Amino acid sequence: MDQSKEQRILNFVLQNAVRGDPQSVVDTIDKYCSQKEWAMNVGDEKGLILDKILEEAKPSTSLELGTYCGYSAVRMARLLKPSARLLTIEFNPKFAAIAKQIIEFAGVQEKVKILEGPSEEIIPQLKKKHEVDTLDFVFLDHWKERYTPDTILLQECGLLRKGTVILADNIICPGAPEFINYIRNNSHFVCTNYPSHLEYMKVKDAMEKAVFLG
Ligand SMILES: O=C(NC/C=C/[C@H]1O[C@@H](Sc2ccncc2)[C@H](O)[C@@H]1O)c1cc([N+](=O)[O-])cc(O)c1O
Ligand SMILES: [Mg+2]
Repeated sequence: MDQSKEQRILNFVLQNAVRGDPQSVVDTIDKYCSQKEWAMNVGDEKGLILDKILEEAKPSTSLELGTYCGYSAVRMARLLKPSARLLTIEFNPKFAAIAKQIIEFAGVQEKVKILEGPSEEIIPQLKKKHEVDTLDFVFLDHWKERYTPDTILLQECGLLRKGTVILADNIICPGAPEFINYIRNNSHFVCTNYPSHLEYMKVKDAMEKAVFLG
């Protein structure tokens, strides 16, 4: 059976990155995806925006929607304090299996927990089943049409608190126009736009930060 692109990315990491070194895993994936095969990781340019906003937030509990191969999970986990946790939700079992191996190779598995299934099912389980009180940071990078319903669901489940930072990828490409319209017109959020480029391409993209006001 032919290998998938995601398996080729995993193999390239296993053969070229340094075990236990999350920065080398991030750099190795960026090298593969910029030189060999494009893939929908947040990438190095938008990754630096993610780094900065995450470091400012100093989150204890973070949530990512859309693990994919685990690139942004490793990228975020490398910046978290030892006691901090990152929960990341992935719908596709094949991607979740790849991500698990990449997260373990990077040595950040103590900080990262992959939750397999659709976000709309898992978000309502976060408080009771996964012992979450409220979320300090949320990274939206899954299906773009789920950004708005899942933001509403997070609020309905009491998972947002005054100051929770939500960061959304792909505001321009592929785009999340419905989310932008929702969040910028919602008086419970203060929004900031961060122009950038699509991962590994010259195409324009942007990220949007939305801070919940309670
Ligand atoms: O489509 C994009 N991302 C969708 C990501 C989807 C990821 O999240 C789950 S879906 C899920 C996960 C959790 N809960 C419900 C569904 C998929 O299995 C995939 O791992 C995308 C596309 C481009 N592009 O240029 O085409 C660039 C990007 O940066 C992108 O993020
Ligand atoms: Mg993305």
